Amino acid sequence: MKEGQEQASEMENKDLSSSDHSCSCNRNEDDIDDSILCVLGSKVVRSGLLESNASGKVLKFINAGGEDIQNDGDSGICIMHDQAFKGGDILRTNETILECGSLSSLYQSVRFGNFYYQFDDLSCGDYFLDLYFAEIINTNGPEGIRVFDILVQDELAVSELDVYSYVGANRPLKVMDIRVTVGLDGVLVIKFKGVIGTPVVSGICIKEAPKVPDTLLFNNLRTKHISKYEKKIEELNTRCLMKTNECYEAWMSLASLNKQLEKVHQELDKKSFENHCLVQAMGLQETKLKDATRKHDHEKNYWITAINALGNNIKIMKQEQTKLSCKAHECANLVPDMDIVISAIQRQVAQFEDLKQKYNEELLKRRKLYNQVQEAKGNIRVFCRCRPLDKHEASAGHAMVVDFSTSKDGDIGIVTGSSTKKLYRFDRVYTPNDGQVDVVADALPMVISVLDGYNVCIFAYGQTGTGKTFTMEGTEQNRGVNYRTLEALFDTVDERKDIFSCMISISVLEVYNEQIRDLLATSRASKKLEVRQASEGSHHVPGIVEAKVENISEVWNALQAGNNARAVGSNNVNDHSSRSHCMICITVRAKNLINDECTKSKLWLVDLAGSERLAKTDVQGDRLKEAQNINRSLSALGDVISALASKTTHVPYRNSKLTHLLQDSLGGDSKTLMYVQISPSEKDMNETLCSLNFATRVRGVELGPAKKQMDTSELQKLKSSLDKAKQDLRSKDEALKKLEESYQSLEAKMKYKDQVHKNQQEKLDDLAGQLEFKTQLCKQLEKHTSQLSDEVKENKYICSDLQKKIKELEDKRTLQVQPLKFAAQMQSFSSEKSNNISKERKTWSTHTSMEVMNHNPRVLRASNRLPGHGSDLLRGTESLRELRRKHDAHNKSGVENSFVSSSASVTGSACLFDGKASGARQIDPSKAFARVTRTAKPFSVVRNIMNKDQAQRVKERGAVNTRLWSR
Ligand SMILES: Nc1ncnc2c1ncn2[C@@H]1O[C@H](COP(=O)(O)OP(=O)(O)OP(=O)(O)O)[C@@H](O)[C@H]1O
Repeated sequence: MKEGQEQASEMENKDLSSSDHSCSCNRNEDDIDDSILCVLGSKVVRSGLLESNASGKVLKFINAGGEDIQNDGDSGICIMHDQAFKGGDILRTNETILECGSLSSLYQSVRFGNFYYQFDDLSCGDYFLDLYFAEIINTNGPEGIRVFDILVQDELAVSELDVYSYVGANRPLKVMDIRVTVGLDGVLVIKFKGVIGTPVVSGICIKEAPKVPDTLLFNNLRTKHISKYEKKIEELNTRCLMKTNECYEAWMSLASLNKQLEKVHQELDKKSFENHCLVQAMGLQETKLKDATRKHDHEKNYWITAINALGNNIKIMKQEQTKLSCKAHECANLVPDMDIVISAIQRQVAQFEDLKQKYNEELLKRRKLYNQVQEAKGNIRVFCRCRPLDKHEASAGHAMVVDFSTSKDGDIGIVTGSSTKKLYRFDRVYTPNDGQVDVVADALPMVISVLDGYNVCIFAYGQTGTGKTFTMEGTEQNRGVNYRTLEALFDTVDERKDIFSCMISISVLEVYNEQIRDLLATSRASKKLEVRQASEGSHHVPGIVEAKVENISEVWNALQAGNNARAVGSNNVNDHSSRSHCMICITVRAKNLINDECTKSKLWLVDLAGSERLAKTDVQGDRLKEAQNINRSLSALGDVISALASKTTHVPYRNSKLTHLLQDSLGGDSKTLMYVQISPSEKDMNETLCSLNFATRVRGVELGPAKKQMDTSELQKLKSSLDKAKQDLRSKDEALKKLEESYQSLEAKMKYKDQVHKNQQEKLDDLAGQLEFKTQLCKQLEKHTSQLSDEVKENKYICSDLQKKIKELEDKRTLQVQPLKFAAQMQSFSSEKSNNISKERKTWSTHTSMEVMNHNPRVLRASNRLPGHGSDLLRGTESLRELRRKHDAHNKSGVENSFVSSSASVTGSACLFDGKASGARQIDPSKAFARVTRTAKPFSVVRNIMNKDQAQRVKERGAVNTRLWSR
């Protein structure tokens, strides 16, 4: 027992000697924090290898990463080259290792990396292990860059050794007297395990450990350690009080910072909202700008199209104007020629007018002369024609009673007795030997008068069977007056076609029993035709067919058609005698192409019914009625002629249909030709005398000069056409006026269009200007947008900075809270300790203090730096102010996400202190709660993770300590 005490005191002395040596290195050994040591009795010494502490008890001394070192000193220590290692690398330095003692080369080489040493040839027993360190790699700090654990026989001997934090770079540090036990296998394993960075070691020394009774050793050590820890507790209590005060100040500062943070958050909120509004406004502006640009493009295209169209129109108009100008120039050039032509035409017109006048004069003269000739011949002329004796008469032996001896002079004698002869004078007497040509030849001049505009009436009068039809119609081989006169008429029309244009129409009708029948009517329905007087005084039969004929062939067809339709009866005098008046009316409409004189005249060709006496015929009933009507009409004809002869004012034209129809062609205004047909037979002598007497009476009528029948309808037409022309002129004047107005309107429109075009051009220019301005605006907006996005990025950056700052503050606060907790516990413990220190010392000192220290060994080290932390907080406040200044300077909003995350961080930090420091905290709980509910989840996860790590580490350390203390 005594021997053990001596050994313990010897060990203490040795420690003291080491301590003395440390003092020579200007370092106090007591200051060395041996909390890192997990093996009782081991210690940390700031000194190099001295021969004094490399005594003869050394079994193995390895120069880690180096060669053998031979020592010439008294100790005779032999340091071997590096061996028994597994893994790691060698690093050497030539720099001087300060205060390293006599064996500096030991520190100039190290093994570093992941390695361990294993010694297999040791005897079973206890040993002391000395480990030599020097930081030759990280010569400029900082602390904590290389922290590692040392495990001996897989048990933690040194925890989180940071060589630099103790001695700095290129200075020696040793951990000595680590008591180890080597088992029967003789193996000693020393493991180096990096916590931060890779471990290093310069030398390993294995020494024999003195055998001391365990009880004494432990008592001494316990006493020593208890007193040491009591001292430390007191010191820590003092420090704790200080730290509590500092924490309170820090807490107040933190509260102030929280307020500032709150404000910053509010500002961030505001800026975020403003930014959001700006982004929205920008989006709206962009949309509007796009719409405006699209609209402008559309309008631009529209106006470009309109302008192009207008340009084309202007080009076309210019071309037309050019053409018109050319034509105007041509016309202007032609004006002299035109003048010549016009003067020539005027001369010709004058000549033509002169000729026309002369022609008209000549024509008038000719007509006058012709009429004078006609009038000299008489306007009513009577030709007498006697047929030859027919077969029956000849066979019956009837004598001829007609004397033709002076027929050439127009005289004809009727032998009424053996010595008496009655003479008659006519314009012409045709003997039975005269043919149709002779008979027609004298009628032709009168017919030609029709073309001059005179009404002409040619009729054949006489007893039945005397040749009226033969004279008028003739036979197919021997055509009569009708055909030949019309043939001559068409010939004359053809001759005069250069002067006259004629339109000839023909109507064929008969008067039977005082009824007018249209022989050309296709319908056999009996339609009662009446004679009507037209407005111009002429008479006509409304509804009667007027067939237009252009040549003699058509005339013949019409005559044949009428002849076929004619009512034919028979009696005992002549089987083929007609009992109706056959009347052909030729209407001639002529126009003098020279003087535009128009005439409308009629030519009546009448084959009268027979004029035999009623007493001589044995007709009765209908035939009698026919005969009576025929005689009545012939009598009316006689009455008219008598009236005309006696020049009475009233001429009874209307007494019969025959005279009514012939009203225009009988009388002073017309020319009349009568063929009186007689029979040469003595049996017809009385009838012959009657006919001759009637003819003589007709011939005695003195008609006045024939009156030219002007075509009044034509005149009317002319009048109407004149009115129409006047109307046309008026309408044309109006149209011209309208044209002028439309021209003026067009001109005005053109001017207006020009003005519009000018306006459009100006508008287009304006729009182009606007477009340019908008483009500039767009560019500016884009620039502004990019600036805003830059600012947003900057705000993001600031927010992330803020987050970092908040996190740092949070970490610092966490670091501050832990010692506070510890101090509180320590305080309570101190009070209890004073009463019952002996009872609780063992358990409390072993578990609580070790737990706290093992829980976070660096906390204590960090606590040495706490005053500096206060300045860090101030610096944090300054940083926040700086950030605020930046925000104010930018006057821009941050990003909402950044705000949220930063808010979350701050909220998290607020939550961290919520439960423990509610008394010191001056944060609105509702806001804090809102933040917690908003962002508690991610933060709590982090915190949970941290707690887990810490718990695990505490658990591990607890296990180690338990093992250590149990051992
Ligand atoms: N100049 C003549 N030369 C030869 N034959 C004639 C001549 N005149 C009449 N005839 C003949 O006499 C006959 C009777 O003539 P037509 O029929 O012309 O007499 P009409 O007077 O017309 O009789 P109605 O009054 O009955 O019609 C016919 O056969 C006809 O050929």
